[in-house]
Amino acid sequence: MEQNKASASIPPTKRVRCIVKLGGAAITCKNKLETIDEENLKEVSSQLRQALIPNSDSAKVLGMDWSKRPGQSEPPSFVDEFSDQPVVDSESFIVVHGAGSFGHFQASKSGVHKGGLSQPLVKAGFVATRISRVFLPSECLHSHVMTEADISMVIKAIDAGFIPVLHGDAILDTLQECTILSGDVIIRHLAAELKPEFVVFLTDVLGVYDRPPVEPGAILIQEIAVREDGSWSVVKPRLEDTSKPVEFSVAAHDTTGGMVTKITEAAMIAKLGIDVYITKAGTDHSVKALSGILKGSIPDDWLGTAIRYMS
Ligand SMILES: Nc1ncnc2c1ncn2[C@@H]1O[C@H](COP(=O)(O)OP(=O)(O)OP(=O)(O)O)[C@@H](O)[C@H]1O
Ligand SMILES: C=C(C)CCOP(=O)(O)O
Repeated sequence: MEQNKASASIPPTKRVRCIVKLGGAAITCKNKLETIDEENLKEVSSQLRQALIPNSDSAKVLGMDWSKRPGQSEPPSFVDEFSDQPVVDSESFIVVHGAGSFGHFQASKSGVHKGGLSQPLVKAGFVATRISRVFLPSECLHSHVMTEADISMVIKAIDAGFIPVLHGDAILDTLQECTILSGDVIIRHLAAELKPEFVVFLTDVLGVYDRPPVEPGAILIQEIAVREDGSWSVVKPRLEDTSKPVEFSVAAHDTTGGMVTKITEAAMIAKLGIDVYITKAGTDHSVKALSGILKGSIPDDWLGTAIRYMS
């Protein structure tokens, strides 16, 4: 499926430190149509702010967002409050958020991921997916839709000091007319072009398990090694039966492949020599992953999955 064509872009002058996926399973209630997990989203946003501006006073964050959202009555800062504000130099991050319960339901009911835009149901589902996805607000700065992997606007935004916030969507496709593009795939393309220091996938489970985590006895995989040919294997912990493949399950309404897609994309990123960490959003483990301290060595008490290239 040809979803993206690479475009020769001028790299940003600022090195991208981290590309982070805020998984839809973490920031929404993925099995409940169009429902945000407010508590998780708040915690994730606050951890992200801390990672972006490590020494900031999070109690005093000036903003000028005048849009009204239900349950949020905080008055916006006034223009003159900005006058004595120093210019804050934030770390350069790119945030990609998942759809969770916004978009996947509509896409799976109508089969947008299977293509065939000329069918009325698929066309209606294509529009419905896009509308639903719009209702999942981005808590950070600007939102851009990526077209044919033309990331020049993302690069401009980084150089201007913004944190680009992107997301997957229902998109037109050259092979099957339309499809659903996952945020996980977007991250792989961005990583290949921008070579961030590391990539973090935050989701609703601690990492990759040897079988679906709801199954009794599931073991958290701490480290996965990716080889030159792109294949991957578990290096830590040593599993009893090494010939048994890792098993995955995918929710019926998930149109982008769930954890299988994540690990596939993560392996491709790791093959470029970029470390990838998968862990649970809103935990101490996500704070550590976002801080970059795992790049040296991984502390014994860190719970998550590190995916790294092994030559
Ligand atoms: N072997 C496995 N290891 C870890 N998680 C698994 C495994 N098999 C299935 N899963 C499921 O994968 C889910 C996480 O993948 P999912 O794609 O839903 O995450 P996300 O990126 O947060 O969501 P979205 O795709 O909506 O952005 C978990 O809820 C978990 O139950
Ligand atoms: C379903 C839509 C709109 C695409 C989002 O895919 P995800 O990033 O895998 O959640």
